[in-house]
Amino acid sequence: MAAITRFSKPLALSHIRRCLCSSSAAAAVSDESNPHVTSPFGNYKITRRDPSERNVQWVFLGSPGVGKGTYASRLSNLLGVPHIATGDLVREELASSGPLSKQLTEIVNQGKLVSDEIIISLLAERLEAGEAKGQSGFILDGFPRTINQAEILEGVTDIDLVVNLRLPESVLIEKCLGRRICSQCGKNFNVASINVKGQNGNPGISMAPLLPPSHCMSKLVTRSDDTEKVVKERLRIYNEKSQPLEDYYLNKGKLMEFDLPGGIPESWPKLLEALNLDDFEERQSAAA
Ligand SMILES: Nc1ncnc2c1ncn2[C@@H]1O[C@H](COP(=O)(O)OP(=O)(O)O)[C@@H](O)[C@H]1O
Repeated sequence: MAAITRFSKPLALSHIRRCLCSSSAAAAVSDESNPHVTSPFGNYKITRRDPSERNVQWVFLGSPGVGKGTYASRLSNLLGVPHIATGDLVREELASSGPLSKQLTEIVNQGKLVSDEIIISLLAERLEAGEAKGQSGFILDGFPRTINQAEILEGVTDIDLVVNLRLPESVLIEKCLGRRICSQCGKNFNVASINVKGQNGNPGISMAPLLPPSHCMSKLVTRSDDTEKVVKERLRIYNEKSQPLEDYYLNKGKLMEFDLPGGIPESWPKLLEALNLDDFEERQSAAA
């Protein structure tokens, strides 16, 4: 087990059980005293608990390609909470050829955002399934992506911390274009070798490729929305719709900005330090 210096208590979770989302943030506020106010999460009640009595509820923000999935997934292993990436939920829905799949394919392949109704219903379904398996707490990656989504989330549960990962835009494009997924095991890799020189007082950045083991090599696929045109559109939409979330959470005193200093070997220990966490297992294996 990894030793965690900051969160020593085993914690329980506030639940989000089912949802029928209203697209209006105004409707996000659940008002138990007024039965006429509709919650975006439908008829389900959310239990708000003191953070000391439940597991962590964190959000990861950051542009496409910044590495939210990588670091959120590592932290979820360390903290024992599920890593819930709404992009993965969307891709699972696409692959399922369910009723939404055709509509979603078009939206995703244009780099556009899926509607709040659909994304919140996918998220609520995932949280409900996790709850049935006894999961508690979460690290959200890719949600919220708009102020409306953030207000809806705020209306139903408490977020403890929002980590905003940052990289220069030129690196983000290269990283998205280098992304590969093993079609068999589902693991993510990156074939891009990044070497950006420091400019205008900003430090240079180097990232070694994250290459797959030989048995995954022939099974690598590229996400259909990782083409240069779609990546640029996703970055444009991120800057327009998601960047305002930084101020939103800053004003709530929940934002932690983190400029990635390089690839995983440089960034992971620094991120743990910033979060006041200790990856005991990793230190042990490094020392062995
Ligand atoms: N919270 C969300 N709101 C709307 N659409 C979303 C959301 N999360 C994911 N999506 C859809 O899924 C796609 C892939 O998401 P993701 O894997 O998070 O990509 P990215 O690499 O751009 O961060 C997005 O381009 C968008 O169409």
